Amino acid sequence: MQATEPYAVPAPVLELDQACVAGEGRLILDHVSLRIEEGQHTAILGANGSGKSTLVKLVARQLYPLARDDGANSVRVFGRARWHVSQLRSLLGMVSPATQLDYTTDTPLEVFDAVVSGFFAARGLGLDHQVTHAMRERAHEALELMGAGRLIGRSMASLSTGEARRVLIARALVHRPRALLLDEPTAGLDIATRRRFLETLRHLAQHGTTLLLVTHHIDEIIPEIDHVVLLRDGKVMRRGTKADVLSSGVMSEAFDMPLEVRQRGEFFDAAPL
Ligand SMILES: Nc1ncnc2c1ncn2[C@@H]1O[C@H](COP(=O)(O)OP(=O)(O)OP(=O)(O)O)[C@@H](O)[C@H]1O
Repeated sequence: MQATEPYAVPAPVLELDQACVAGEGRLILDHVSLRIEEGQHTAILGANGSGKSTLVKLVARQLYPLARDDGANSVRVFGRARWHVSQLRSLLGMVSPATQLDYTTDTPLEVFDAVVSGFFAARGLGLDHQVTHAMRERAHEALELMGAGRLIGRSMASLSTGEARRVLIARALVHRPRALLLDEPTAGLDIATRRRFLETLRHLAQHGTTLLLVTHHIDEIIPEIDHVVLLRDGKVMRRGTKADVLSSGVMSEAFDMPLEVRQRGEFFDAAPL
């Protein structure tokens, strides 16, 4: 099947089957298996060094799993083991601190060009990029959705962390991807911007975008997310519903500290005991 053809059977957004990643002579991801269906909004949670960013890089094709003895593929995204990055981005939008760094240090890149160049998986527009009217409309739509329309005309390098984050999420959204992988998306956002951003994520989740949210903040798990994958030392320590995973006992073990997990309305938070 060609990547551009529609899928007859909905494949899971992500399937890992005994995936291993090695670094400096040890396993950073150690036989990780998980399956995330379309519409199954998921939080990937874990302490510093538990393997979250490595998992994101694996999904993004920024690094590759160790070959399995039986020759089987250990990573599939939308049912496929092989992807051209630009094709993958049209289905799975991604925002991570690494992308942010690329764009904010790469001058001069104007905000609208940064967003519309998402169609070409390029960092900006080149002479060979044919930008259509429909693409421009989609870029405007995505910027408005993220409350970042007023930033058009500014250079990426001049934006604050929160502003740049909004623009980069708009860029990831231009394709109207079926899923969005967000690695620590609220890092560096102030309290009000963070709250508005989480509301935007709720809106996206309610309107058909499957969210994969990588975080170490329990209080960022929006009500729409009910599937939690908990990593510890490169392994899946636990996965299940929020009720299963977000308990004081499980969280204390994952973060190596006695924690009390409390539910506040539809959100959870954790505090040291
Ligand atoms: N290229 C590498 N070579 C060797 N070890 C690595 C490499 N990349 C990451 N690690 C190690 O793998 C472990 C997992 O790292 P990773 O960045 O995935 O954790 P994380 O859960 O994202 O942490 P944080 O919350 O601090 O961002 C850490 O112990 C890290 O030091």
